[in-house]
Order: sequence, then C-alpha cells, then structure tokens
Amino acid sequence: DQCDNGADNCDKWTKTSNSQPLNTDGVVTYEQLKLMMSTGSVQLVDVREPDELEAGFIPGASNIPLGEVEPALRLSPDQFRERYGVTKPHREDSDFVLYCTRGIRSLTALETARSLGYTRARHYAGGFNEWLQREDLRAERVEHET
Ligand SMILES: O=S(=O)([O-])[S-]
Repeated sequence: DQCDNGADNCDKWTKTSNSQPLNTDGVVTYEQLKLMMSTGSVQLVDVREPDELEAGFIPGASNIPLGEVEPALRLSPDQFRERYGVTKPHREDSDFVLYCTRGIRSLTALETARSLGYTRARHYAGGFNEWLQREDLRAERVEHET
C-alpha cells in the first residue's frame, strides 16, 4: 500500500485521499502555498496556455497547458524532465500543486492527475487571480510599514 515507502505524512493523507470530495483535501490556500514555497516543498504547475504566462506567473512554476497534462503525466521521468525541465512528480507526492487563472482548468487538471494515480495532488483554487491580489496587498502593506 502507499505507506510502504515510509512517507512522513502518510497517515494523514491515506485517510483522506479518494474518500473526500476534491474541494476539501484537494485545495491549497494562498497561505498554504506561501508556506510550501518558503519551505521549498512545492512542485507547482501552471496549466494555462503559454501566452497567458507572458503577463506573469507564480515564481517557480512550470507550464503544462491543460491539454498536455495527461500526456505529460504519462511520460517517463526522463522524457518529462527533457520536455519540462523539472523532475516529474511522483504519484505519492502531496506537494504537487496545479493552478490556472481562477481554479476552473486546474480542477480539471487535478481530476486528470488523480485518475492517473496522483492521489495526493492538489490545486491552488484561488489561481493566479487571487495570487496577484494577495501579493499586491502584501506589497502595499510592506510599503505602509516602511
Ligand atoms: O483559468 S480558469 O480556467 O480558472 S478561467
């Protein structure tokens, strides 16, 4: 079973994965994402089209457009790295996070990922829209403080 590989947080995840609707254990909030980014534990994938990323994206994200998510996750790890320049997520990874503009496409991508065995994958439902708003607010607050 999934716990055989000794993943740290195995218990927490095996109890909820597959048995809960995606909107409870499948969602990452802005705060959770920031925390994951600050600890270096996130494999972030932007599922928007490449031209949408020209206006910006979340730092560290790789781009796999929605229509490529399924074939991408079927690539071998070597092929995946060659194509996308990053390590292919492992099926048991809980730090595999998808996002788009406002959570619609990333939910579809998440369902695709889960159907391919990525049972702990999640999506940042607020998407790039919320990200920009929250980051702007943070910047303003920092300005006021200084
Ligand atoms: O990017 S979106 O599908 O949420 S509009």
